[in-house]
Amino acid sequence: MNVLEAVELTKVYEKRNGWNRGGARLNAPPAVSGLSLELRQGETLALVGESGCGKSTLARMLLKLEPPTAGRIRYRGTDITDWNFRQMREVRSRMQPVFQNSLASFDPAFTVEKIVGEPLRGARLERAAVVSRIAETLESVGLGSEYLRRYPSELSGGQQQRVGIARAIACEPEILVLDEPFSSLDYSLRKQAMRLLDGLKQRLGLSYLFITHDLSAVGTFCDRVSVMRRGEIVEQCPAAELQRGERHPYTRMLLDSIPVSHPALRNR
Ligand SMILES: Nc1ncnc2c1ncn2[C@@H]1O[C@H](COP(=O)(O)OP(=O)(O)OP(=O)(O)O)[C@@H](O)[C@H]1O
Repeated sequence: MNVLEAVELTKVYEKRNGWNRGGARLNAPPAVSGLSLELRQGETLALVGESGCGKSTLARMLLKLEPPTAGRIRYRGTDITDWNFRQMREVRSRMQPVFQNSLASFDPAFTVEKIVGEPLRGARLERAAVVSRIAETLESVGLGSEYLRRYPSELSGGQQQRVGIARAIACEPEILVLDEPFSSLDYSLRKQAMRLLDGLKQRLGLSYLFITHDLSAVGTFCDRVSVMRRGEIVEQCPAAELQRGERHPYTRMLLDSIPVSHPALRNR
């Protein structure tokens, strides 16, 4: 069962001040070009590719934060491409993003309690239910009640990422779009965060779209990999097979650029 689908999605950004001599609008090359992708129920799908290949643009379109130039988006088989804000209200709570730098997405004047409780504002829950949901959610990412009154600036980078994950799962979503969620974490915090997300996935039956340019994280954390280059998917394979067999030359180039000293490769 596909929970989320991109069907021939294209995004062309207009060039700023981009007019030719005849007065016609000039466009940049497509950031995403006729791309199709399926996220299956319960899987972690890695979307990998170099900086600028269009990964975040695709994620923003799937989350309906950015309109596509062409193509369709399907949620559980239903075409939501043209759904308006009101129609999207329910679906929005089912798909939550976790960004690479959670701190930048927090209001610095909000306590951890208010940040994690933000997505619950529209939910019809009693105040007491909201308070206990926030505490339980924080607990599930390994942060006790002593963090409720803290401000984001009073947390370490790893704790900020945990609060970002807690905020994303507070409204009990089905899909997390993880956009470089570990890039601000060192190797051991990264492993901890992966374990945490893996546990949440099993317990809550989540599906993850995991965006990264770091292939070293893919093997242990993901089920399938889609390799993206210049707005298109050039290869898809099971994550366990990524390091084996014939690969597309671009995938091979990405694999070869992982430093051999990387801890994930020490046992290769
Ligand atoms: N709002 C925007 N307006 C114009 N061009 C944009 C906009 N957002 C992204 N782009 C362009 O679209 C292309 C794809 O960018 P995108 O951020 O999706 O890539 P990415 O693969 O996520 O990169 P990174 O790994 O560095 O985050 C780039 O050429 C970028 O300059």
